[in-house]
Amino acid sequence: MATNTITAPAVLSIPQWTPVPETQYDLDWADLVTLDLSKFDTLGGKEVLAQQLSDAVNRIGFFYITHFGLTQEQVDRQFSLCKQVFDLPETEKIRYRADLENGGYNGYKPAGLRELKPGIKDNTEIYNIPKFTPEYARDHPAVIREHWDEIERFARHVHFEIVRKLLVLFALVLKLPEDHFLNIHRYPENSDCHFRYMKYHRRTAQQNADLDNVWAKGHTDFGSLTLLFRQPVAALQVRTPEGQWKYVKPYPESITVNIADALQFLTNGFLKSSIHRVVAPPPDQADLDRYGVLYFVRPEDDTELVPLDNSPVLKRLGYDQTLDSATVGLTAGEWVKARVARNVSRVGKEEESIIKGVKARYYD
Ligand SMILES: O=C(O)CCC(=O)C(=O)O
Ligand SMILES: [Fe+2]
Repeated sequence: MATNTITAPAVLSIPQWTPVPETQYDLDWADLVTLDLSKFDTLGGKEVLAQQLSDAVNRIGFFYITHFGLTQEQVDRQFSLCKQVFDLPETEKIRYRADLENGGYNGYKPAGLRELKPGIKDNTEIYNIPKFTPEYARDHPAVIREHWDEIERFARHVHFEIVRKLLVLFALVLKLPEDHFLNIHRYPENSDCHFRYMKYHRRTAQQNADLDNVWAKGHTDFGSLTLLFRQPVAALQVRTPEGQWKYVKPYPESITVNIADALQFLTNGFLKSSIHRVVAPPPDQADLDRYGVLYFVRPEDDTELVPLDNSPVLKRLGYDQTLDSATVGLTAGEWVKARVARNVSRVGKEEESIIKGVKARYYD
């Protein structure tokens, strides 16, 4: 009789990332709803979560989730890998450069492509890993290839266990069939969903002063949702409907989620694509590089970005009309690629025409 041997996946050794301490500064934190995703599979739990979500989303478009089925250790491993990737020599990283100029962004984005203010470049490195399907196969640095299975398991968990639940909750908020958004976010189909490692290099006090402390101008994200794994350097701010900037607190064992453009287009503005920015960290974190692990959710490429006409909620509230016909004929794939391409070497403009007359705004 054959013996079944269960072998634990090899955990290849890499230097461990230790989260930095949180700031001691009492910052002006945003008051955001927290969804406990462990309720999702309990009797009546989805409905409770959907109610919590509807209270949150048409105001600010940012919320937290907890109990999402990944341990802190698994999350920290991704931060360790993130650091390993950016510790590689520039000559190695640049071999995997993304085709940003043509709206492609999978692979490496070096720091310094964009001028934030005359003479001051951005300080952000990015490494984007697309869906783990044959269509998106590409070469990666050895440290990623050697940990491929672990990264894939992590990213697929995010998509199938976390994003799936969130997309069901959004359908419930709009009183649509539960699978409405799942049907336009199918994993095997082509879409620009991707997993991201990110590093903001620390800046000098002089550079921060020259930048008025703004590292990434206020913007909206391009797809459906963005998930940010908790990282302790306080720098992310969300803009309230009243136009104030509030810090997003990095709560332990939480993920910060924000709504992005595609969901705003699909709901004719009922779901708000949240405006957020990244600023210089407080003085007790000023000497730290800021690492990030994120997952960007985007609709399938051929999804037309027209307002839904079958949501009783949108109907009741008058959001079912094509009040703004600007996005008619625009697909999610076109929108994302156009925004990426326009973003590469953007200089500090307030408003920018992206594609087919649809504009994006940037905020100080
Ligand atoms: O680094 C962050 O906290 C936010 C990043 C962000 O807004 C983005 O990459 O679109
Ligand atoms: Fe963003």
